[in-house]
Amino acid sequence: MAELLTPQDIGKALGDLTDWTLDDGALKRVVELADFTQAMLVVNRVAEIAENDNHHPDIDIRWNKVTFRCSTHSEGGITASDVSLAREIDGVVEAVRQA
Ligand SMILES: C[C@H](O)[C@H](O)[C@H]1CNC2=NC(N)=NC(=O)C2=N1
Repeated sequence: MAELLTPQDIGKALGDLTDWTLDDGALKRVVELADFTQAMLVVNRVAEIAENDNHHPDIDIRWNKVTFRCSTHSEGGITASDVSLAREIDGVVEAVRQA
């Protein structure tokens, strides 16, 4: 069973997750891409990672803007899995933007 991170742990993680904020018990990032196609590319790559890890972000897609929220639903808050997922999402966004 995953353990919830303490507020101190979360603050520390946000130190290098510079595009993420703490939002109602989740890590949140809003990503603006070039267009809908690029947004869906990011979402589908993240979906593949989430399936592999069996840990899924909440995703809101509005044309070229994608909002990711990472929290552990079973625990009702943020765990180490959410910090890892946020880092993975950052990697996908960077890769797609550079492609
Ligand atoms: C049954 C399955 O293991 C669970 O529903 C998994 C799937 N993905 C999940 N993702 C997230 N973010 N939190 C969960 O608690 C969670 N649980």
